Amino acid sequence: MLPKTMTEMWATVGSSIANIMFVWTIFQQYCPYNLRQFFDKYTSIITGYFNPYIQISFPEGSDDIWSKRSKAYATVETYLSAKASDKAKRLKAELGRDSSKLVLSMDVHQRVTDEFRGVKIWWASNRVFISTRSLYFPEQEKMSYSLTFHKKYRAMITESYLEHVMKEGTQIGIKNRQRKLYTNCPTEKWPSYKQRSWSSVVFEHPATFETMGMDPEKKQEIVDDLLNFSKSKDFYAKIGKAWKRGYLLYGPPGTGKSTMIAAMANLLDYDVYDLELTAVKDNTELRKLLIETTSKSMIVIEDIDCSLDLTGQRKKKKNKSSEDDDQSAIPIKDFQEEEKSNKVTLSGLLNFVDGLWFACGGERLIIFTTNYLEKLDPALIRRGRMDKHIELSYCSFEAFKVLAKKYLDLEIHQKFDTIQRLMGETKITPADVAENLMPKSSSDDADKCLSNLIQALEQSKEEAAKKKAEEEEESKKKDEDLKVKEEEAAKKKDEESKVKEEEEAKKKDGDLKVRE
Ligand SMILES: Nc1ncnc2c1ncn2[C@@H]1O[C@H](COP(=O)(O)OP(=O)(O)OP(=O)(O)O)[C@@H](O)[C@H]1O
Ligand SMILES: [Mg+2]
Repeated sequence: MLPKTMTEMWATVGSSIANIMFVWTIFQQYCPYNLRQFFDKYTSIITGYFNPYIQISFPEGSDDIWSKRSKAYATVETYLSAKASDKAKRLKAELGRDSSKLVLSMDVHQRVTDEFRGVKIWWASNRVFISTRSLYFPEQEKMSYSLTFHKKYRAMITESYLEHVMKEGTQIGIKNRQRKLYTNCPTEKWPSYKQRSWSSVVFEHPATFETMGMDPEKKQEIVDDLLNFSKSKDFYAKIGKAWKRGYLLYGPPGTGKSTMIAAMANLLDYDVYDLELTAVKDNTELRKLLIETTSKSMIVIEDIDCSLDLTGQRKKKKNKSSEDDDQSAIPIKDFQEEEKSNKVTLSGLLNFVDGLWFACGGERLIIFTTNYLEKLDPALIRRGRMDKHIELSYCSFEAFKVLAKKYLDLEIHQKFDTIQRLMGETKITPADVAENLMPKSSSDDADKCLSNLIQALEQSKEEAAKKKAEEEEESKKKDEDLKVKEEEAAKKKDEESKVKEEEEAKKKDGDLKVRE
């Protein structure tokens, strides 16, 4: 069939020329080395005159035989793997770099056609031979991807299409990669002479926002905030701010702070850097660790109130030791050792959070968790540093309903009313609710789990009442003790003033007698 329009005609011609070039490349590969060199030289001169098509190639590596795969090649490969999986006829399956899942890519001598803004682009995968500087390996076999397009689209392809390929390839790569959980805690295997850095394991936490038991509205607000942040690259650039956001998660133990961090990482496809501040030597090391983090990551400092002298507590301790030399004072030697081993300061941490070191680009979240919000220095958690403060608190009935749906697949049950009433009367953490909703044996059905929860709620109510009674008793006792002490002091004062009056009277009598 004849092509109808000029564009279609060019596409047909382009496709034919791309085919010829493709066959020519394969033919060249099977020629002896010298002949190939000869062909290479003259075919490029001849075709340069009349071929209106341009070819760009992405070789696997440079002429250095030890060189790694070029980043551009790897990104093109990822980009094409998405196109090739349903277009190419021969695919190559390899285990990913983290050996977690199979990655499909175009096999050698395969072709796929791509389209960008209505323009056809032909991609081909070739095997190329590169002459190296090595004496023993004068030639090296490498893979290469090449794209062919008409020269009238040169500007569009080189300026926009290639950027699109790199961007999309990177995105697909990030999505496909196995996410990691990094930690800076030195392990026993870590040699002492080696600079401390991040060590990683595969991050496979199953928590998601869907499985989190919390108020649905609050949950949605957090999810929207996170998604909005991840899409705001241009906005952050426009207002001249580093593309980062700080979250402060606070609340009692077992209310889901750590679980929420995992849910956040899963939502945004981020790596997690769990920063143990007490293991960081000084501010310089802190900066170094930050620079080593990758884009699309979250840096987490759990229990920040326990981390360092960020609340001014260590300073207080130190003053105490120099002021009074009592037994509780910490020996000076211990302090010197502490100072030597741990010198991350509040200002060092503030600089870290402020993003002075975020010049390396890429989106990052910084997350602090604490059980005691009031213990933290206000400078550390002010807006701009910790942009969003999220309180995770005791389980509400709404949160319970989410957990009941997830754990027991229940939306309604006659026991829900009792649970709602008890939840209004006492406090229970989502961790305790989750634990009670979990069947303990194969015979435990939903009804049994709800009964367990009711029992736990009643027990918690009793304990709270008992605690309250004890506290009241204690405060009453304290009041009584105080009253007794006050009465004794008043009595003592009375007696003393009486004695004093008697002595003065006696003295006066003595003086009178002497005068008489
Ligand atoms: N809101 C929640 N929804 C679902 N499960 C929860 C929730 N909160 C806690 N859990 C469950 O309770 C356990 C403990 O929760 P988590 O470790 O997140 O608490 P935390 O707030 O980080 O506590 P801590 O302050 O002691 O570190 C988790 O295994 C999780 O399954
Ligand atoms: Mg925690």
